[in-house]
Amino acid sequence: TDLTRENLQNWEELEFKEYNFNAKGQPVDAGHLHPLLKVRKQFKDIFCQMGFEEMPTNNFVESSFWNFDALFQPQQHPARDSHDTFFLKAPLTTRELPEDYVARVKQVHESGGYGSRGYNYEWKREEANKNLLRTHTTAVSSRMLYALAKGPFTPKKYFSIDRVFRNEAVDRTHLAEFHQIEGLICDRGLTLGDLIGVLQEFFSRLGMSKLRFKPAYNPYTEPSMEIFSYHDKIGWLEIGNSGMFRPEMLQPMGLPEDVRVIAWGLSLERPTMILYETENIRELFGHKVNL
Ligand SMILES: COC[C@@H]1[C@H](c2ccc(C#Cc3ccccc3)cc2)[C@@H]2CN(C(=O)Nc3ccc(OC4CC4)cc3)C[C@@H](O)[C@@H](O)CN12
Repeated sequence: TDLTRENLQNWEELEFKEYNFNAKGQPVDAGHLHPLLKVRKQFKDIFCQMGFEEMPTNNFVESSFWNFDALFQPQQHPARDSHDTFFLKAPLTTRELPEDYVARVKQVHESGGYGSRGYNYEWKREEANKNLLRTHTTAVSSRMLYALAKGPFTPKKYFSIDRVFRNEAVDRTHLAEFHQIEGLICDRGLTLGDLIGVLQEFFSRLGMSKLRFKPAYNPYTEPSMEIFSYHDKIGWLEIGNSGMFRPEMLQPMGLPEDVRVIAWGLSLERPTMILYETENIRELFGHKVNL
């Protein structure tokens, strides 16, 4: 029946079909999880399946002490100047640090110990007190390892996935902040072979099985390795960095001298861009591209 005016006037006489209450609604094509969050969940699931516990990363503001000094990163290191690091104006300095531990960190920077020669410079407390936006989640790892050293030693597997901040030039694939993913295992007698094995297990769960390792340098790990994986479309791809935390970092914390820590890190943005074939990182995160 076509809906003409007179038909609409006597609609009571019209035939209507039975109302089907079981009919499904029209699918609504709205609301999607952000790709970064989908990939973050993938990494979190892999860590949890491998028995890792998540570290508390809910502090973007950190002291230079935990972000650098505790990691045996010298105060004159270029990464510690304001061209690479966001220092805070307020609150300018950290409130309190564990004084006995600070004294051992000062000692190991200035004159070594535990078999190390140290850096032979005058370590300054004011430098360590400066607040900053953490440049890596390794600052959280150092807090967790220090806490582990305080109690009776038990082996631990920790991970973190959260934002870090670098005062660097931004371009198509780099922003002033990114999400760092970090894993660490703390146990007696761990070796570089254990690190290689864990990396192979971890990355194979992401479909990257053909790994290669290249010697590298980090101020807080020795030995260190860059990690590469063969990607069938891109070829050899750098997928992260890794190493064994130095004794100059672990011993001042008070960890037993046979305890070793193997650790590795990567970003969340790079794998997401590759998995979602994103050209410009701004499609993912940060300022929207001017469409
Ligand atoms: C300044 O930013 C450095 C960042 C970021 C990075 C590098 C090192 C660490 C670290 C560490 C570390 C080392 C020792 C002990 C503890 C932590 C963390 C993040 C990525 C690390 N990288 C990176 O993520 N690459 C990557 C990772 C996974 C991936 O998967 C795809 C599905 C196929 C693809 C690519 C390597 C490069 O992208 C590099 O050019 C950029 N790196």
